Amino acid sequence: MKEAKIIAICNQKGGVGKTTTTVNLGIGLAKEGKRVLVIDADPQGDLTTCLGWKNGDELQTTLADLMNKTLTERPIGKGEGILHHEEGVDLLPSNLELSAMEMNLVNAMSRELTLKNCLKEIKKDYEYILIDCMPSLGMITVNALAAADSVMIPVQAQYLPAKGMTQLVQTIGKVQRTLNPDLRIDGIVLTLVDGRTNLAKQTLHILRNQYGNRMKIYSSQIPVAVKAAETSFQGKSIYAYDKNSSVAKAYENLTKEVIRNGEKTRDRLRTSEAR
Ligand SMILES: Nc1ncnc2c1ncn2[C@@H]1O[C@H](COP(=O)(O)OP(=O)(O)OP(=O)(O)O)[C@@H](O)[C@H]1O
Repeated sequence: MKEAKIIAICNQKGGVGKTTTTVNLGIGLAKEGKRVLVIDADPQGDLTTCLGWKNGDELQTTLADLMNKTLTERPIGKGEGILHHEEGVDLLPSNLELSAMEMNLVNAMSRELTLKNCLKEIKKDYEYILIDCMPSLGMITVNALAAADSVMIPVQAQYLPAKGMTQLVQTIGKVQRTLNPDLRIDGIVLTLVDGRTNLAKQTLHILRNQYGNRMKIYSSQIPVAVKAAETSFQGKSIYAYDKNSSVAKAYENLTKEVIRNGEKTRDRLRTSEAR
């Protein structure tokens, strides 16, 4: 069976919609019949909370436990630590223990490849794995980039966040050169787009000028809407909360673009292998 495509949803800037995108893209893919695992790679555990597990401290097993097992070369049981959400996605949750884990990694061998090794068996059970990264470019995020096939970068539709991407693009470049030469930047997703202003157009212009020749900018844009903010407390996706909202439509479109994008990449790979 084919292994999962692993997408790291990453931006070191906080509050740009990484978690919201992970939830709604993940559940969007599951609604399209895909087998999906979402991984909370943030010790704040926002993804875990957003999917309804509100008491992070009470979790029996988290991502940190599985990474610790990998570090100490202990086996991970099939399905160990994985939670099942009623809308069809699986979740590998996190809580503050992931911060301690990040400290443990500092002196470990193959420290940047711990998550990649941890997912070696797990990824056989899924078609897509989405990793919700924390707002920093520390060791856990580098682990996510080293494990991923591609990166999706949510960018808030404003001038400064778009400018702040330089450091992220440099880090991705370093990971490509040293740890994961196959890592692709699948694209930028504009989030928190306020249709009443010109900011989205201006931001798009900046992003196209700076990065347009190096990476895709998804045509689906995520509008800013109170409904999206409200879902964070509900433990469900925007589709279950308000399926007719503009945000639900936008995430549905993004999901379709991601699937199409994956198919195009596969076709390109097949063609180049056949040559
Ligand atoms: N489209 C949207 N419209 C309105 N509010 C949104 C939208 N998307 C996300 N939000 C809200 O903005 C806040 C930040 O979103 P989110 O947690 O997804 O960002 P993040 O990049 O994961 O943040 P962090 O870096 O802190 O992990 C949350 O309160 C969320 O509910």
